[in-house]
Amino acid sequence: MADGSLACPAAAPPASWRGWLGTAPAIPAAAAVTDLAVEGVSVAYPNGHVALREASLRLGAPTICGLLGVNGAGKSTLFKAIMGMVRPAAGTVRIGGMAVRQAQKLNRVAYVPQSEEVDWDFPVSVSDVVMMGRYGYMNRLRIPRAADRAAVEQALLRVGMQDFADRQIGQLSGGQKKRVFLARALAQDGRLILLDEPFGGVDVTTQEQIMQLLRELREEGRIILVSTHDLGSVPLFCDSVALVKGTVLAAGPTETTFTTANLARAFGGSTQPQASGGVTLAPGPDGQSLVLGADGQVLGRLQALEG
Ligand SMILES: Nc1ncnc2c1ncn2[C@@H]1O[C@H](COP(=O)(O)OP(=O)(O)OP(=O)(O)O)[C@@H](O)[C@H]1O
Repeated sequence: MADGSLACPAAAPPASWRGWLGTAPAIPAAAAVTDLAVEGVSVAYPNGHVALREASLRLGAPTICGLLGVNGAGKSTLFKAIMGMVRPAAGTVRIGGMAVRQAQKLNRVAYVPQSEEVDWDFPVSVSDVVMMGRYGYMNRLRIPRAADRAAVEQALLRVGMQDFADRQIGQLSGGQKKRVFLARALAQDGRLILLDEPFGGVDVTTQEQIMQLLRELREEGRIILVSTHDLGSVPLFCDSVALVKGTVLAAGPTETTFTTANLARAFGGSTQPQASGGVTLAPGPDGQSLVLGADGQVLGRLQALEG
């Protein structure tokens, strides 16, 4: 990382500007994020729909936790509560012991949104998007410094998107778009990273690369919370899982929590084969359980897991 000196030294602003410009927030050592504590969080949307009721989840760094549940279970709502994008009607979220707003102010929480949430026609380049991850380190004029440019460059390199830096974000494939938002989270250097369906629409190679990147981020001491519908990949990279269905039904280590019984509770399936909507768990060969999607396609195999 560069030394943080100004790449283009500018004259000091007039005294009257100084208060308005502000300074980039310094990150005190105490702002290290070693845990996430969601306690009894309930969220109701303005139309009255209660998307989460008394949801609790505790994670300690370093970890990768998979957030699992059917469409509409409340996974994105939980992310929004952790991000401070919705105000819980009840309960608390503490990030490294801090309130959400304080953790945000210190740039400790990074978010990789679902592709559907992004306006891809917005006239910004790939490097502009990744630079947004640095905004919290800049003053209000948002003039990038050498350290910011270096962080963007490194992040793009890390996700293999360095050759696309000047491309408009709408002119990328689905997998490339995911990489760009991962790079934004890397540039931000968030200690808690929330990823909403990072594997949606990406090929197998990209999925493996993303999983490897998440493992590396865990090794750097971060907390990674990732929602996914790809149940088959969960045992490959998640240390723990949280099963969501209007609340957090169960959370804990993958070996003890990612079970057929818990999946059946969360997905409305059954440990017996059945032709209903949602996920079905069916006995497979060699004592495996097969996780079947609504069309009967095999989404994954749960090997050596007890119900
Ligand atoms: N802005 C909103 N206003 C009203 N209801 C909403 C709003 N956003 C989400 N909901 C509802 O809240 C519930 C939870 O939605 P949420 O997006 O959190 O689910 P999810 O688990 O992330 O689903 P998916 O897997 O489809 O992304 C759903 O019933 C949804 O219709």
